[in-house]
Amino acid sequence: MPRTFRSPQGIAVVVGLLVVVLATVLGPTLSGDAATARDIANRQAPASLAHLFGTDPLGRDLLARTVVATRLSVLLTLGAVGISVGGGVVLGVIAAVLPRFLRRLVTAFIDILLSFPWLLLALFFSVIWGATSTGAMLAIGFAGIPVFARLVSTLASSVANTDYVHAARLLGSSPLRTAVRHVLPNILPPMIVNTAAHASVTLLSFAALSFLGLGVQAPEYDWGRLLNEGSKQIYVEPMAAIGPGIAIVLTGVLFSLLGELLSESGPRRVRAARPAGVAEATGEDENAVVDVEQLRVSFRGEDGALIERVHGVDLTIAPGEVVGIVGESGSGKSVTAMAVAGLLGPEALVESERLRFRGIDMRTRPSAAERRTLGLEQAMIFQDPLSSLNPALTVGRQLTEASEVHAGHKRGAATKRALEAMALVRIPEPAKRIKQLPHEFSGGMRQRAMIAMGLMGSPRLIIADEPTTALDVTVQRQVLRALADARERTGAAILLISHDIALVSGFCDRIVVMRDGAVVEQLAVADLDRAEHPYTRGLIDCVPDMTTDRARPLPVIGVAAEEEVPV
Ligand SMILES: Nc1ncnc2c1ncn2[C@@H]1O[C@H](COP(=O)(O)OP(=O)(O)OP(=O)(O)O)[C@@H](O)[C@H]1O
Repeated sequence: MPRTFRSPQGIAVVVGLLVVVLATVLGPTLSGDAATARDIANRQAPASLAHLFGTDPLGRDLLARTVVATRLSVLLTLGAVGISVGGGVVLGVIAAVLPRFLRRLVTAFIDILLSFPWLLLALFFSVIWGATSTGAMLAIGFAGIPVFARLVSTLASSVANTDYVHAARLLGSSPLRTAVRHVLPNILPPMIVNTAAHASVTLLSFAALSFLGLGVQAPEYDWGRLLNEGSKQIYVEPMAAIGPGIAIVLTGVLFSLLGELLSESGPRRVRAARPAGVAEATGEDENAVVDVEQLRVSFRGEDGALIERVHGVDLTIAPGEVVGIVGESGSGKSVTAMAVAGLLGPEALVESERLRFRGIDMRTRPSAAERRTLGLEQAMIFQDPLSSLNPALTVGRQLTEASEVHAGHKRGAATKRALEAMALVRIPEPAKRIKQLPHEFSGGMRQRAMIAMGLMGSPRLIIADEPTTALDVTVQRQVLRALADARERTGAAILLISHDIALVSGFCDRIVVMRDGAVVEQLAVADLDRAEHPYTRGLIDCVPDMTTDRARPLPVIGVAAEEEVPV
């Protein structure tokens, strides 16, 4: 149980909610008879030990009726909140993923709806759906949709500017997919908090509608109707109105306090493995661009169980160093790099003893200043540049956007910088190319445009995940040349991910060999001939050279390695 729920306030809320749940589930069974039994001789009796809230004009016990009314009041509240939240999420997500023009239209529509007082909207809808309990639920539910739509679209816009959503977009994720997988899980905590608080307002609105005679109709009754009936005898028997009033106020306060407690116990996306109180490990390299110790990454499988995919990886990258991660498909190369860049979404559980980029602790949620630093100092180049670039924006616009958003450059200065960056990565005729759309670029040129995009900040680390896999050999060389130029110009370190040990050994200073989510060997490229691990040797043996016997089959890496040394 979260710490906040163990405080006196938390315990009071939990106990109060338990009482409400019990009254909702068991109320009609336990108090149903007392709530309907008429006792004309005792009509409109004042509060007494036998009838704590008194009796109504038919002599029915008002406490029992208040208990029985809990079910309808709570269920209607939950139904209306469900409609408000469901409708709000759909409308808010639509508003967030639509193209700019349509998004403005939908947002303006939400704004217009919001400008009407909420209760007025509820009254309007209740006229449409009629004065019944279902009509009231629909009316109050629909009237709450604009509130949640605005909340979702505002929260979504704030999350949409985070690096991992940018990265998801760069990875080619569709807006809807990005919204569902990356945006919604991250806005869930504030949504839950607001839902709880909204439940309180909804409950009061039901009471108001029923009190006005527009909500629940006889013979059904909720707290609002009991309040309405009680108010008629308030001068004779005040408890007839105060009793249901207490139920409404206490439950409303409980929902509000629940929202407050949930907001204080908000979950963190990434958690550190270090137990509380254990001192920081020594061996930390303060100058390192990347400093990772015992990185473990897990994902939930289909059955909901956590499956660890990266098992305790150590990785340090010095300033300006070029490190290659090699390994077969699924060995955890990309997941490791994404964790280093802090780009894994909430579906990943990232644990580590240390996970730092230039001294920034990536295990905790970065501050606004740290996010800006990360945006400027990290560059990501993915395998498929066509899906990493926005097809609807000119290459120039995408380059300048990075500079304007993160570095705060003016449009003119950003364009000048973009032209320089394009020239540096050897894109011919930058002045013409800057106005073109990505599909007008060749594959290699797109990849170089991605590198140029990284140069728009002040990169200290360029992560290139299989940047040349989709390209032919000549173009591969151009892209690697552009990466090398970028490093020379900026002094940035490079983390190159590839399954091709030949490519990595020709480009990097150091090689990290991964297999099945673990590092099996790390060595300088110069020492590659002295690789000890059979898996590394298997990878090297797979690279044919001029003397390779073409009649001999290539080694089967997995089998060879497993036979010799288990990992
Ligand atoms: N979002 C995710 N949810 C669940 N499992 C994932 C997710 N991302 C990666 N994995 C799993 O983690 C493991 C490592 O994946 P990773 O992408 O790092 O491999 P890789 O070595 O980069 O391979 P490739 O070269 O094919 O990209 C794989 O088994 C993959 O299925």
